[in-house]
Amino acid sequence: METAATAAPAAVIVAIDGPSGTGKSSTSKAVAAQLGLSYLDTGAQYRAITWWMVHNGIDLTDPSAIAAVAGKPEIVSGTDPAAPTITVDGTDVAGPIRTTDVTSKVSAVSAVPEVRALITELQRTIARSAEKGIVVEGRDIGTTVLPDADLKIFLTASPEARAARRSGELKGADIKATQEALIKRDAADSSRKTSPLAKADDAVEVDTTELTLQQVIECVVTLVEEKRAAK
Ligand SMILES: Nc1ncnc2c1ncn2[C@@H]1O[C@H](COP(=O)(O)OP(=O)(O)OP(=O)(O)O)[C@@H](O)[C@H]1O
Ligand SMILES: Nc1ccn([C@@H]2O[C@H](COP(=O)(O)O)[C@@H](O)[C@H]2O)c(=O)n1
Repeated sequence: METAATAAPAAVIVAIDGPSGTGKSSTSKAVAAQLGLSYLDTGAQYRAITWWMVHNGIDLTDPSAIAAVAGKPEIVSGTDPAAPTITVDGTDVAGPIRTTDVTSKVSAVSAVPEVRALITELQRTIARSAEKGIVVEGRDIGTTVLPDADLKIFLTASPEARAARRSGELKGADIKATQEALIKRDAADSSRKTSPLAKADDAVEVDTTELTLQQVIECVVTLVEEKRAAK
C-alpha cells in the first residue's frame, strides 16, 4: 500500500496565459520538464489550423469559409516538454507554423467561434488524459478552456521588452516593426468576441519585464509546488 511518504504527487493542472512574447512557452516547457508534467502549446494548434487553411487556399477574410472547413484537418499535439510536436494530417508542421505569414494570419482564424469550439475540445481531451498533470499555455486557458485549473498564471511584460526578446530570436528583425506586430496581434486577440485573451479573476499575475527567464521559471515552480502540497 502507498503511504503518504511514498505516494506520487497528485496530478496538477496549470494554466499559463498572457500576451505574445511574455515567455509563456519557454516558462511552461521548463516548468513541465522540471516537475515531470506534460506540456501543451495551444498557440501551436491555432497556428497549425491556420497553416492548413493557407495551404488549402481558404479565404481568410471570410469567417464562414473558415468555419465551413474547420473540422477537416486532424491536428495532433505531442506533449513531452523536452520535444513537443505538432502535426496536421500526419505532416510535421512545427517549422511552417512559425513563418511570418502564418503569424500574421492566425488571429483571423482563431477568432472564428467554430474553430475555437473544436480546438477547445481537443485541448480539454489532452488535459484530461495527462496522468501526472499538465502545463497548458495560451490566451484563454484560465478563463475558458480549463476554468477549474489548480493554478492559473497570467504573464505580462512591457511591449519594449517583448519586442526586444522576439527580435533577438529573429535575426536582423527590426525592433519597432516587431513591436507593432506584437501589439496588433494582442489587440486582435483581446478584442475578439469569443474567448478573448484575458486574465482570469483568480490568476496570479507575474510581470516578467525585469525578470530573467530563470527567475520566472523558479517563481512558477514554487507556486505549482505549493498547490501540489495543498492537494
Ligand atoms: N524573462 C525573460 N527574459 C528574457 N527573455 C525571455 C524571458 N522570457 C522569455 N524570454 C525569451 O523571449 C522569447 C519569447 O518567449 P516565448 O516564446 O516563451 O514567449 P510566448 O509568450 O510563448 O510568445 P508567443 O505567445 O508569441 O508564442 C524567447 O526567445 C524567450 O527565450
Ligand atoms: N489559447 C490560445 C492560444 C493561441 N491563440 C491564437 O494563436 C495565436 C498564436 O499563438 P502563439 O502563442 O503561438 O503566439 C495567438 O495570436 C492567438 O490568435 C488563441 O486564440 N488562444
